[in-house]
Order: sequence, then C-alpha cells, then structure tokens
Amino acid sequence: MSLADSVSSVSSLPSGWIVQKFGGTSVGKFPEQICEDIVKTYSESHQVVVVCSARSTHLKSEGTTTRLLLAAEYAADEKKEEYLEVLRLVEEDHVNNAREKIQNAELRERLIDETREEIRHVTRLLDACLIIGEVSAKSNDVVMACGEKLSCRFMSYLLQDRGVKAQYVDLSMVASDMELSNGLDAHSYKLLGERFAAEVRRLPEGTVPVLTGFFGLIPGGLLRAVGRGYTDLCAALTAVGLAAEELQIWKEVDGIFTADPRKVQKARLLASVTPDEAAELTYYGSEVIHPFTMEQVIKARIPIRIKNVMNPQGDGTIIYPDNIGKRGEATPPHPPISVQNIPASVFTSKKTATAVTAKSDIAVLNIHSNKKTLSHGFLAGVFTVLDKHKLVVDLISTSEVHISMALHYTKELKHNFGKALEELKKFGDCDVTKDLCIVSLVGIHMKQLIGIAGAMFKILADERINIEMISQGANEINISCVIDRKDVIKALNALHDRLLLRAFTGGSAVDQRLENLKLDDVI
Ligand SMILES: Nc1ncnc2c1ncn2[C@@H]1O[C@H](COP(=O)(O)OP(=O)(O)O)[C@@H](O)[C@H]1O
Ligand SMILES: N[C@@H](CC(=O)OP(=O)(O)O)C(=O)O
Repeated sequence: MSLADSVSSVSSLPSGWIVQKFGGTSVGKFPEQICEDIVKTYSESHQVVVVCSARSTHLKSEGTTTRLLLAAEYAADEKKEEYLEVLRLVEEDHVNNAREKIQNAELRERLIDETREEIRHVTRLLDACLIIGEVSAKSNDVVMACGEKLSCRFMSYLLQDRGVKAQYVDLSMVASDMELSNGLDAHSYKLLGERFAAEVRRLPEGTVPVLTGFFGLIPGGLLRAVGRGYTDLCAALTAVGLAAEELQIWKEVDGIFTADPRKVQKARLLASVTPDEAAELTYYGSEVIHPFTMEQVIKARIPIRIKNVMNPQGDGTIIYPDNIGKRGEATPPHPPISVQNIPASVFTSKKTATAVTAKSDIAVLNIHSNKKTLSHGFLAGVFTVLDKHKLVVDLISTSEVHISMALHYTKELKHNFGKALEELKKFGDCDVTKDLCIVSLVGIHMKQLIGIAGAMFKILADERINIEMISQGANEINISCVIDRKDVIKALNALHDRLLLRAFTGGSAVDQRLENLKLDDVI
C-alpha cells in the first residue's frame, strides 16, 4: 500500500485532526523524512499537529534531555565549568544541525539566533541556581524544557524550509503551577488538553503547529510526575483536546511485535493490541509507548497508531480495545468481540498469548520473616523502606513467613539497595540474587485459556531454564517469571516459537483437552 492509500484509510471525521508525535532519535536522525514523507503527505488530506521530543543523534541516553539533566546536576554540585561545557555541547550540536539542514539562509540564521538565546536563558538560570545553592524541581524542569524548545524550533523551521506552513508552539508555560496544584489528576488532564487544543486552534487555518512535548509546570516537576517519555503524554492530551481522529506515535520500528525484533528474529508485527496489553508490554520491557498515554485517549475513543518513520507506508500497530466503537461511531465497525463472550471460533483459531517480553536489570530480594506469620504492618513496613530508597517492585509473591520481590536494580541503585537492606534486616533474614531478568507472556486471550501457564513453564523447563520466581498479574493477561539474565534470549525464542508462532500457523501449545474443557464452559 502506498503512503497516500494508507493516509486516506484514516477515515475523515469532521475535525480531521491527526496528532503525530516524533521521538528524540527520530528528530535527530530522520528530520527530512519526517517533513517530506510524513507531515507533508498527511497535511494534504488532514489537519496535522506535530509534537516533538528533544533531539538525540544516537541514543536517548546520550541525547539533549540527558545532557540538560546532567548540566542541572553539575549546577547542583556547584560545578560551573562542567555545566557550561555541557551547554556548549548542546548549543554546538543544534547550531551545526541548523547549518547542515536548513537551506534558506534567512531561516537558518534566525534559527541559530533563537537557539543561542535559549541556551543563554538556561545558562542564566543555572548561574542563579549556583548563587542560591539549589536546583529546585521547577528549575530542573525549565532546564529540561530547553530540549523540546530547541528541537521544535528546528522542526518548524525545517518544515518552512521545505514549503510547509508551520508554526513553533511553546507549551512549557501553558498552565501555571497554581492551576496544576493537585498534580496530574483527571482535572489537570482536562485542563491541559483544552489549553493545548486552544493553542493549536489559535493558529491560522492550514498551519501545522509544532508543539513542544514538554508541558507544565507540574508541581514537583514533570520528571517525577510522568518520567522520561513525557512527550507521548503531551501528544495524547493534545489528541483528546482536539477530539482527533488518530494519535500517531512515530518510532523507528514498524509497530508492536510479538517480541522485541532485536532479540527474536521470527517476531511478527501485530496489527492491533488492546490498551491493557500495550500497558503490560511497555511496563515489562517493550517500551513502545509511555504507559500514561493510553487511558485518556482510549476514553475519548481515539485510536493510537504506532508507525515507523523509516517505513511510513506500513500500517503500523493500532492500540484500541476490540469491544468499543471509535469516536463518531456508536458501536464498533465490526461485530464487537467482548472478551466475556468470545465465540468458540476464536478459541479454535488457537490464539494463545499476544506477545512475549523481557525486562532486564532485575534483582530478587527475599525476606524470611523472623516471626511465625507475617505480622500486621509487615508489608507496609517493607514497602515504606523500599519507597524511601526509591526502589520499585516489579513483581511480588508471598507465603506465610516469606516474601519475594523482583526489583529494578542498576549500578546507580546499588547504594540505595545497600541502605534499604540494612533497614530491612529488622524484619527478618534477607538475601538478594542479582543479574536476573523478568520474562512475561502477555495476551488478552490468556484470561480464557486453561493451561497456558503450565505450557509456559514446561517450555522453560524443556530448555533447562531455572525459574527464580513466578507471578501472575491481577488482570490475568500477564504471566511473569524471573530467570537468569544469561538465559533470556533462549527463553524468549523458545516461548515465541512454541506459543506464539504456532498460534499463527494453527498449532497450539495448550493441551487440547484443557482447551476443550474451556470450550465446554463457554458454550
Ligand atoms: N514487542 C516489541 N515490539 C516492538 N519493539 C519492541 C518490542 N519490544 C522491544 N522493542 C524495542 O523497542 C524499541 C522502540 O523503538 P524506538 O523508536 O527505536 O525507541 P525509542 O522511542 O526509545 O527511541 C525498538 O528498538 C525495539 O527493538
Ligand atoms: N525528551 C524527553 C521526553 C520524551 O518523550 O522523549 P522520547 O519521545 O524521545 O522518548 C526524554 O528524553 O525523556
């Protein structure tokens, strides 16, 4: 299918807005393709809104946001020379990029001047922080916002350079901290969505707004409230505010696959996944979309499409529940398949899991209580200690006197871990196993299947993979276990081959007798 066909297949509703979000590495590596092949093409038939993250030329971990956060850290440590050097690098990178990509001399010079002014603004702010001896959450946010300001100024000039009427829109001050004093709740989501939409609607018709993915200022800081990847949420709220036809998250991968295509060669692109599945996959290692993005957009009945900047013709993956109608449709376009009423034919199509995913940098912490039973307040006490040391629990399982937790563990968290362990010893004997990974099987159909967990653990046993811990999510669409890091590729490929690929080709790893038992229940 050509891009023009794929563009026109997005049905035209009255507003006709499409919100397109581009990540930092896409802006860094493929800005011309974004302008020429994507924004230009879509804006011929739709009203397009662009939302961008800060530029990264290589990896996000080495990109502009990371550099700016480092500059703020240096200022907090009173290291002036160091933060000036980081800001110099950010400026140099953006100025060189402008020189290289913007052909029109007037636009280019204007962009370079504005870039330098943004950097001067951040320098003045950090100098002031140095004097008062503190970088507050708000100052940190203002520094971080510079990344999106620079990338969006660049993208709007590049679009103009390539003949698209575009306008830079700064959302960093769109709402005051007074208005957002309760943090990010339903009320502030609504307020922000309306403000973003008002900024867009203010522009003359036919203009493509380029919105800074940074928005705020949220009390306590955007990093604490949302974390890295906040641009996805900004795009989502814009889509809701505009009642858009579609929210498009453009990545450097064709969409959501049955497994990480870098780790599982036979991984297949999924045409659609439900929001719950997307949330589980994101949390457990397949970070394709920020988890906060989905709820508001889906409530507003707006589909989310993941697409590839390097392959704009591809259909991508749609994130949408299969049992509700789209915006403008009272009922779904096809007979809805409610998960409670799945017809037998769906089971005979032998759908098992939707995808398999892995999350690395995991340690298992076991606490063996020194009491005969887990006493009142035991869990609360354990979680208070973990929270104090900023340790996040990904999985948990308990028995009467024993608790096992899988936690995120990196070099940077080593110190926090040590401190937490000292405090946790008052609850009982503690032991820690490191260098582990969580492997998760995710799928909406798993709710209906008896034997899927058995099949998963049998496959791992056949591969002689030791399981440290097991857990099934309360929503029953995720079965996870913790294994040694060295076994992860083997585990992913074995589970994918025997549970997912067979589902595509008509086989099933689930014992047929168990499946029949389930069918008896449904009928
Ligand atoms: N199930 C999955 N489907 C698609 N991509 C996945 C999956 N699991 C992990 N990934 C990885 O997530 C990455 C997301 O795409 P990319 O646009 O490169 O990331 P980023 O937004 O962090 O720059 C890809 O590199 C891909 O290998
Ligand atoms: N630039 C920010 C926000 C963001 O959304 O990034 P990305 O879209 O590249 O994941 C960050 O790096 O966290």
